[in-house]
Amino acid sequence: MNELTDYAGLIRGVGRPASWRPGQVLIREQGAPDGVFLIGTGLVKITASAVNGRTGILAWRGSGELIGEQSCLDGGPRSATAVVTRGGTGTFLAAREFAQLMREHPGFAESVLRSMSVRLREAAQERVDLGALSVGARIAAFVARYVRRDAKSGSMPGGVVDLTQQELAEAVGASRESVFRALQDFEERGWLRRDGRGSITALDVPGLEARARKG
Ligand SMILES: Nc1ncnc2c1ncn2[C@@H]1O[C@@H]2COP(=O)(O)O[C@H]2[C@H]1O
Repeated sequence: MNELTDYAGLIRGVGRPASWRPGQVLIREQGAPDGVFLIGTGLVKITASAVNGRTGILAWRGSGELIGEQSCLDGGPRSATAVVTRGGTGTFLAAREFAQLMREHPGFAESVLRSMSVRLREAAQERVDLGALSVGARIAAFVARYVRRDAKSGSMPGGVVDLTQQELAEAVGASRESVFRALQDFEERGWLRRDGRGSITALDVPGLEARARKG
């Protein structure tokens, strides 16, 4: 559930049904803005290149979220790459159709703006966290946020974070080794469980949040 939920039917009525499989690139950084995707099910990783060519993870977007709206709104090149990490289905809306929906339905335009504002707020918080928090606190904050967001969208119940340690490391700007150590520590404290390659189950989100607040 999010700001756009009320408009999913409208988007589906105008756009084309689409499905995606893991590894599929939906949007390529610097590409031309041909349209937006409304994610029905599945999970998409958003990455962007640093000036030295290294790739960083910006976010994961899931059920009920729109991707590709930024360049469709400002007419610039794609700001990031969007690659499917969990397959699913959704709707593709051509840029022209997206613009028309925005013009004809002010409520839809407002909800697009609101979701972008929420994202801007989160990005600002993450930027401050990156400079102010220890690696352990950043990982705790990230895992707690990820689980709370999934619980809200209903896309991944049960506190599961299905990311590899490498992905976690890229998301919080830390080395894989420090992520490994922090997860081991958090597991000993009973805040989460490591389920094997690429999956964590958060057992105590308030505990992780308290760890994050310690800095
Ligand atoms: N920081 C971010 N957090 C979440 N999504 C993003 C972020 N940056 C870019 N995106 C999404 O990735 C898309 C890449 O193509 P666009 O620039 O058209 O639109 C972008 C947004 O939908």
